[in-house]
Amino acid sequence: MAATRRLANTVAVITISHPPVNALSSSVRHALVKEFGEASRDPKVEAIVLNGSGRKFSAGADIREFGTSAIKTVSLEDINSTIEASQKPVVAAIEGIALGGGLELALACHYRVADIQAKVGLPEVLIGILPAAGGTQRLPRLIGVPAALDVIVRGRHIPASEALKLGIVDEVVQGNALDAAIQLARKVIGYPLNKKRLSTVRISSDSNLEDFLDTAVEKAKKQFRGAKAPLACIEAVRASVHLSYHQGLEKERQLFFSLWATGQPQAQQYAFFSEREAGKWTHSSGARWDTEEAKPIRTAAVIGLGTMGRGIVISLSKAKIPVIAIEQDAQQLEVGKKAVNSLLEREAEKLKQQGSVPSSNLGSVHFTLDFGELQDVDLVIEAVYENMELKKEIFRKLSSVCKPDAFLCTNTSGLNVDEIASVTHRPNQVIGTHFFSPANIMRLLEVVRGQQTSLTAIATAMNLGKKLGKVAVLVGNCPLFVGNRMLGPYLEQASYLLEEGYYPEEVDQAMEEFGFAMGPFRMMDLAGLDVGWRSRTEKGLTGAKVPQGTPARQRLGSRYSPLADILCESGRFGQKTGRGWYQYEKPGGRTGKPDPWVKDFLQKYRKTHQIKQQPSNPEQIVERCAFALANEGFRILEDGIASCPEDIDVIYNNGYGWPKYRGGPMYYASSVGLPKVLDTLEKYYKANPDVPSMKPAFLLKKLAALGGPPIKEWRTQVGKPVNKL
Ligand SMILES: CC(C)(COP(=O)(O)OP(=O)(O)OC[C@H]1O[C@@H](n2cnc3c(N)ncnc32)[C@H](O)[C@@H]1OP(=O)(O)O)[C@@H](O)C(=O)NCCC(=O)NCCSC(=O)CC(=O)CCCCCCCCCCCCC(=O)O
Ligand SMILES: NC(=O)C1=CN([C@@H]2O[C@H](COP(=O)(O)OP(=O)(O)OC[C@H]3O[C@@H](n4cnc5c(N)ncnc54)[C@H](O)[C@@H]3O)[C@@H](O)[C@H]2O)C=CC1
Repeated sequence: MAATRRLANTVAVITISHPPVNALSSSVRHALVKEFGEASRDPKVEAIVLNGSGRKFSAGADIREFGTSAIKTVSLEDINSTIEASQKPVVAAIEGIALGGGLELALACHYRVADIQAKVGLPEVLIGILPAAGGTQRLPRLIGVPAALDVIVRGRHIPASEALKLGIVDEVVQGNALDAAIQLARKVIGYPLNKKRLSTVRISSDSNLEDFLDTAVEKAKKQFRGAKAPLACIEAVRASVHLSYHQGLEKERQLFFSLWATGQPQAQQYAFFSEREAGKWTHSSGARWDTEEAKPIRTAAVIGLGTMGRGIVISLSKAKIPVIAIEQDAQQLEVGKKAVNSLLEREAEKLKQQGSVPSSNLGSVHFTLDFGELQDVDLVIEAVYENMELKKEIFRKLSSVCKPDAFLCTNTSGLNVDEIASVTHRPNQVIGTHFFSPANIMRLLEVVRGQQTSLTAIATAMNLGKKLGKVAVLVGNCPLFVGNRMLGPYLEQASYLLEEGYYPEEVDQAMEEFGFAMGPFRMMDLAGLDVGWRSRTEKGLTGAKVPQGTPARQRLGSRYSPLADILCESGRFGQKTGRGWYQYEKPGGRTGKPDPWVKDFLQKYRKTHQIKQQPSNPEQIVERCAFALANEGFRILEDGIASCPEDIDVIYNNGYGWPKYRGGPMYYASSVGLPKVLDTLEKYYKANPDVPSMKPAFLLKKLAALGGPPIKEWRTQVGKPVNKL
């Protein structure tokens, strides 16, 4: 049954029942019409309460129905209008979640009672649409335009206590929201309902409100770069000010259809389900997320409290896991301790504002220099410098100090996990946990399985990721894993574009207009150019190890761009030195301006090397950079390093600022059309045979030859995730 009805004295309780989240599928909507109709007609019923089974009100429309004929049967807004018009009072009993269409349904009720643990919100914007069952019209009429706009445009999940302050719910209870709702329903029998029917409320407009809405549009354009849904949300809320409720509804509906036509909702909904699929990992042995048991992690340790280590400590502490934090000497320990404590204070402040007690919601952190104190921890995460010898030294120590069943994780951003594991007595317990910076904020976690990593270790690391609120993606072990490996060809193309006549700000602008949070040069300046330089020096691509007579723009027979090396040789490491691809107001400054030095340097460089200049074409910038990324993604799939294109897209959406409304690099390639991607790469490679990264991947050719099947069908061509390297 999609909804059930029972009678509690004179109150009918209608319960939505569609596990796991009570999504309002077509069958639920049909059942609601039936049960609500019967309750309305039943003379024994004087009031109605609406709730959800499994202590969850509802997660809203069934997203899987979008794009199918099911969504068109029984409109949710028709149900909402019927509820609102009811002559008997209707109370929503909100437990767990009332999101999207779930909250819209509750807003149509005359009263709302929420459990203190519940969260409400209109998160449609996060899946590329707008609340389209009256939410953009009812919420502003209930809590005012500014507050409603904030809720709708940001799509956040609002805790019950805040919902009460905002006026979204009438009552918050500790304990049983259903009982409280039934009590309230009984109390209000016979009260007039007119003022409780939100569609009848009028919003008064003035010039301040208009200015507010105009400013919101400008802000959203900047903040959500290229995403259409936030702007549509603002337009729909604007309609609530100027139009009647019914005209506003019509506007909401039109905006929904125009959004659907952009393709952005489809990409964002693909991203939503891909994230959920990533948690359902499979292993070449046939083992899966639901066959392997994770070990509980009750205590953890972090080695190294630099940029990454401190963020990892905070993540663990926020998940209420007590942490031991270790540094190499007293001075570094003091620096790390200060940084961690200041971040913890911020977290505690946030918790206080939400009405929670920090001491019971944050795990303790103990600082020490003594590895001996690690003998009882369940899991250690190493985050020392990216240096193989140092990492081996640490893992030797950990192997001898930690209890035999402790898991040993490395946060390396690309070193060989098997080599690190080889120095321990327990390579099966060693695994890569690659966090992204800042580790307490970024949602992505690449979990790197080594050759000998046990299934329990995989299950435990994946489970820990979930507990930390991350999207964990299981990947294979190869230099730089998935995300950073794909960056190589992308940054290479960006550099070649500079050689061929573009400037950093032009390339960045094209990629930012495409939707990236940051173009490649801003990103390099932020990360520090010295990181890549050190690695290239170690590999002998630059510096003293380069053989005499090697052409400046060639290495090992392939094209090479020494531009970043030359910048580093001039001490330009990016933001940290105040100079990089851009100039900054001071070392550590954040605001980059185009630098005349860089312009002059590039012009001289092009002249010296007699490089043919390309005519300006921003489309070409995007194609070369984005297709280079996707092509490496296809190779990663061929190599068995990622198990499906969806995983690669989850990595790019959550770790590299790829615009979610374009789904991810693999989804993008699929939506552009694989034959077109192949053709572009083939042409480029034919003209530039010295750029092997642009040679079309075998898997791309295979899929293009099949006519470019939908992305969900690629898995069958990819095969099992076996590391073939
Ligand atoms: C709810 C959550 C917070 C739960 O989180 P958590 O506990 O972590 O569990 P998850 O793993 O995330 O989820 C468990 C499980 O549930 C699935 N799921 C979750 N939510 C939904 C959902 N809304 N629909 C379907 N399935 C859902 C999830 O995928 C998992 O299953 P699995 O994948 O099999 O493992 C969290 O899940 C969450 O945040 N969910 C999303 C909440 C959300 O975004 N809600 C808004 C939904 S959209 C909405 O309500 C729209 C409306 O306002 C009404 C629209 C009316 C439209 C009118 C227009 C009519 C015309 C349409 C025509 C269409 C165009 C055309 O076809 O031509
Ligand atoms: N910075 C970044 O954006 C990212 C870095 N990583 C990886 O994370 C690891 C750490 O990187 P960062 O935090 O950036 O480095 P960092 O240089 O900021 O910090 C490293 C810390 O390790 C400490 N350390 C060194 N030797 C130690 C020892 N023997 N015992 C205890 N502590 C020791 C140092 O004192 C320093 O505080 C590296 O492997 C890096 O590749 C991964 C993802 C992103």
